[in-house]
Amino acid sequence: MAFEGLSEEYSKLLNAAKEAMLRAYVPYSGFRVGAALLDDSGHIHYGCNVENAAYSPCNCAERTALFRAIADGKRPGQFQVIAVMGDTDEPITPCGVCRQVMVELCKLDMPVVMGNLHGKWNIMTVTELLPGAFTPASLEKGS
Ligand SMILES: O=c1ccn([C@H]2C[C@H](O)[C@@H](CO)O2)c(=O)[nH]1
Ligand SMILES: [Zn+2]
Repeated sequence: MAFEGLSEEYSKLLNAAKEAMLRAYVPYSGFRVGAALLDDSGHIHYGCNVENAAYSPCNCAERTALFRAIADGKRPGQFQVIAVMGDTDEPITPCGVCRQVMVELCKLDMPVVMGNLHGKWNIMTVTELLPGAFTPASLEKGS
């Protein structure tokens, strides 16, 4: 599908996130989300939300993609951009837990491309999504 005014690269990534939505395991919410994470080698790591009868173990699409990439050998900071797609009126927006995980695993100025099935999109950086975050550096003790 087309995303008016969005670069070809990011449009491709949002369409990859849309494909990943099809793989969502959502027996409880029925709310499908897909993510596509582009690494520094040009490889795309896919993610979808995976739910659970106990509810709290539900994993969002964004974290699925990020954790898969780490498990596949990528290290924090080795990502160019993540695209997220959901069936929302406005472009989907990542939950607070995923924002915290992005702060941990992505560069703070990494773009997050958010879209919906109507072709709407929005781009924000990781730090714009979670200003004032508690980061790995926050653990360094004062003297
Ligand atoms: O950005 C988001 C927002 C929600 N969800 C999932 C969590 C849950 O499975 C369902 C409803 O919140 O959507 C995501 O995967 N990503
Ligand atoms: Zn989330």
